[in-house]
Amino acid sequence: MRRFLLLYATQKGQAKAIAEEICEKAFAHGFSADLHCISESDKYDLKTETAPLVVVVSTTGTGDPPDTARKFVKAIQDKALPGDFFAHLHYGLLGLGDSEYTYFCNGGKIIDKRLQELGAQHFYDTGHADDCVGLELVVEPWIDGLWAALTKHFMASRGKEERNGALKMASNASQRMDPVKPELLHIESQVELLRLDDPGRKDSEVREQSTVNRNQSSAPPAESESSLTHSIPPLSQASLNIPALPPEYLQVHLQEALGQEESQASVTSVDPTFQVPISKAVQLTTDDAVRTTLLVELDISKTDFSYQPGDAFNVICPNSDSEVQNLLQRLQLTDRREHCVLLKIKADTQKKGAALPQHIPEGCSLQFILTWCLEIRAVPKKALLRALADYTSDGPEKRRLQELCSRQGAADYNRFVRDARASLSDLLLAFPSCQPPLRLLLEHLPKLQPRPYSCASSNLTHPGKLHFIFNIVEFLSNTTMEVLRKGVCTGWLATVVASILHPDPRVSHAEGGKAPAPEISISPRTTNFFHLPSDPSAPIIMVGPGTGIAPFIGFLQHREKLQEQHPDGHFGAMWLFFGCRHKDRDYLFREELRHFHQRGILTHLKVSFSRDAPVGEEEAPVKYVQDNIWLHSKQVAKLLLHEHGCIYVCGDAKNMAKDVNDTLVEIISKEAGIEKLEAMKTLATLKEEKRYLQDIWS
Ligand SMILES: Cc1cc2nc3c(=O)[nH]c(=O)nc-3n(C[C@H](O)[C@H](O)[C@H](O)COP(=O)(O)OP(=O)(O)OC[C@H]3O[C@@H](n4cnc5c(N)ncnc54)[C@H](O)[C@@H]3O)c2cc1C
Repeated sequence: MRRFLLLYATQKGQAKAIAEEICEKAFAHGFSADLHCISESDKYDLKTETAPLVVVVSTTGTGDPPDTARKFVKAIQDKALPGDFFAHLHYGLLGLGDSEYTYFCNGGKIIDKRLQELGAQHFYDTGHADDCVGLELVVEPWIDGLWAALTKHFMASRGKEERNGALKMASNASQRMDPVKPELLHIESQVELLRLDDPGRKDSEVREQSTVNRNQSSAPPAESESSLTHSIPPLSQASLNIPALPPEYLQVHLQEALGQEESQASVTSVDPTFQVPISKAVQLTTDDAVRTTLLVELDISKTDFSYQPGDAFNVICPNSDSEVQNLLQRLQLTDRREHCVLLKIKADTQKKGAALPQHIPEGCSLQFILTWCLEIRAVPKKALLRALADYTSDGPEKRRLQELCSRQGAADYNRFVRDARASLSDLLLAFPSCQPPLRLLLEHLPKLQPRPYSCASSNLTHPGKLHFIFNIVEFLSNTTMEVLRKGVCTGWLATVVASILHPDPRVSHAEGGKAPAPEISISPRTTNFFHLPSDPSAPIIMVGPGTGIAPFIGFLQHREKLQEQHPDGHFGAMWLFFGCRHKDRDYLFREELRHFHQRGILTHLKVSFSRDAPVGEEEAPVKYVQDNIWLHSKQVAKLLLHEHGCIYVCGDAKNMAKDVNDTLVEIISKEAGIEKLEAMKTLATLKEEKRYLQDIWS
């Protein structure tokens, strides 16, 4: 058997499960895998390893490799290692991550980069799997392609040995393996799949000629364009590689309601949760602004919740009630929505390591679970589509669901499901004959994630209070029909604070006083890092367009208080690069910023307006924050390179962070007179020293 070394670095078990799957499949493809956790360094030795290496690495925290990989990463990052330390090593790496986070797949990227620096060579292209859209989208084809890549590697090695041994001829030809591109492996792996396809063989994929003939009576009228529900040739005529049906593992029992109390606190969370009243809400933008930005003040005085400026915290939010009711109706469970959901692991399940979903608390009602625990808007992964197909009675509908989860239908899945951000409800609307059981939803829908928000106040100036600001997210969803949808959390928050923003005079009157303050649940985040420098004399630059200004309001309030407390203290300069669309519609915190500027707390205030036409001489001809930074290149470079200053970038646009980063590279290169590559290294060093901090969301 051809042996390879298989290492996994796992945090929550996903990388381990994938490595185990590779290990199991290896046998059927004529390989044997030595499987180890990357932390078990006594069981393998990369320095002397001659077999190919396959590594599966997940990502945790803010783009870190898992804890189990820490020792490994530290060892390979030893600067004393020579550049050819791993020159003998051929490897393939699969990184796991979530593109919702800034440092996507960074755990894998760190290891990949370092292995390359130490001379190791890819025998197979690196895969980056995205949990945000479904790991399996990359994991499955990556594993499929691995066998051909390994085969090619072993053949090349054997050829090399023969050439070296028998012929003993010096060859100028490159011995380097060409990394195999997964897409090029497609045909090879198909051939392999067919060759190995014997009736007794269990594989994650079955090649099946769909039993449905699209020309039969119930087929929809021919359309020339594909859509979520309709395919065109060649896909509509293709035989499909459909993933194996994910094994059932939950047994669900609905029990008559016991009348128990349920609260948001029942939502399982490792962090403590605090239910706090909303003491104030203000609309920061005018009614004609492109986006509505709201400020919310929470009263945390009666809790142990504490924060410092720059921290973010989680808001626990529910799904929209109407979407939950629609789903209940579709599941034909409206009359049992108050029933208590009891879950057990199916006795005869084929699922390895099956466990009860931790995000579904015990003994809660069905309605509660759909409202507070499951991300019902999540984009369905292929495994769910696969399972839905089996509960779809109409032939053409079933075939389309099979297509969307098949290898051949990958492009359609990306276009009509992933990129269109279709939800389960959208699919149920589009495929009316699909009638899934509740079990399927509980097995497949992910945890409803709390949404993080940055604190927009200082605990020094606002003791017992916490401010945050948010844009009400709105988008046109046209998966099934064109509807205006609001973000899960911001849409809900907007309704929660509506009674404060637009109080109904009749309510207050009738109750003879003020209406009770609405309450929300929040929890602290453990990964806060976006803090003011401990030395207040260090100058800082703050870059925050739109709601990205939130933490900087906290920074400025904090600094104002410190300056009051220490009038003779030495305080570094504070620069703010803020950006908005229109000066008169969405210039957030305009008065507050003017106040800080006038008092000399904010030493430099630079504002750009992306949608206003420049008027008058005094208007800077700039649209975006990075344009303004560029205009002040000299001061920015001086502050960062010679005055030991810090730069903070915060905001809701991935492009903004990249543009600001590119501008900083240009500035450092220009002002320090160095090559761009050197400038990038300088920026990387600033990051390492925690003097260049980014808090970016999208
Ligand atoms: C550390 C951190 C701090 C943050 N701080 C703040 C802050 O201070 N203020 C702030 O406003 N936000 C902040 N965010 C972002 C915030 O957490 C939320 O992501 C944001 O408010 C949107 O939440 P939501 O539930 O309303 O939107 P969701 O329902 O989660 O939607 C998320 C995004 O997907 C898009 N989308 C969803 N479905 C579709 C569809 N069918 N078609 C097209 N597009 C779709 C929406 O446009 C939206 O941008 C922060 C994020 C992080 C990670």
